[in-house]
Amino acid sequence: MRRSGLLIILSSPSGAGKTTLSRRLMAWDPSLAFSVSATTRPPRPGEVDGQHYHFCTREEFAAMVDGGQMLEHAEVFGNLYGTPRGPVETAMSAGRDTLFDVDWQGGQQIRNSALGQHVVSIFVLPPSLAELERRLRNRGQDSDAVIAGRMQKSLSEISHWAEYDFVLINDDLDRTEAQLRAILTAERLRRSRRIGMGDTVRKLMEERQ
Ligand SMILES: Nc1nc2c(ncn2[C@@H]2O[C@H](COP(=O)(O)OP(=O)(O)O)[C@@H](O)[C@H]2O)c(=O)[nH]1
Ligand SMILES: Nc1ncnc2c1ncn2[C@@H]1O[C@H](COP(=O)(O)OP(=O)(O)O)[C@@H](O)[C@H]1O
Repeated sequence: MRRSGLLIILSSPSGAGKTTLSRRLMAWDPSLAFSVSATTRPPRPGEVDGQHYHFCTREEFAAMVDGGQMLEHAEVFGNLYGTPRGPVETAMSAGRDTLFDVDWQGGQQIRNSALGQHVVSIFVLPPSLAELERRLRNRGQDSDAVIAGRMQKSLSEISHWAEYDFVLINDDLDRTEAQLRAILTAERLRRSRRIGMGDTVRKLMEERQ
């Protein structure tokens, strides 16, 4: 049955598990489109341009913003991040769901955009700040200074938790993934998103005539 595409927003303090959970969700449902953000942050080892991020210069980023090509954009940890509009609109018109890994500023802007009615927003908390720091260190991709900066920013990101539809505590990965799947399954079944349901019910009732 036809239904409108969802915009699934995942936010969390850095290191709580958004990237890991997004990858698991995409493996579970390959029909999900991942919104590849543009960023001026340098690539981490293993990150592929065009797959994890579109890595660009500040000038290239500004040109995309000026050209109206960004659905939202924000500065996070001193770097610019933004969501290219085109792929989101393509996925929406095909009835595909899109997954966004954006911070609270991105979440607010997408929620307040013309596409806001299609948003399902999920905030991921770490079980503790000590565990958050341990995860950032274990990831082994950021310097001590970068980790300290991210830990310092974690409280301001967490302070936006109540703006989200769902809040998960990512203690056990398997359990959090199962919770995400449950949210997606339920949200896809919402009556308001099932644009083909009117016709289906009409046909059902016509069987009696
Ligand atoms: N507003 C906005 N935030 C983004 C976007 N892409 C990534 N972010 C956020 O930027 C922050 C830093 O991301 P990143 O450098 O990949 O670090 P990580 O969160 O530790 O993996 C995270 O909070 C992301 O959710 C985007 O397109 N827009
Ligand atoms: N539930 C969890 N338990 C233990 N480690 C986790 C869990 N979730 C994520 N991690 C690990 O924590 C680190 C940070 O996760 P990541 O997905 O990169 O976070 P984010 O994208 O939010 O910055 C990674 O090394 C990841 O493997």
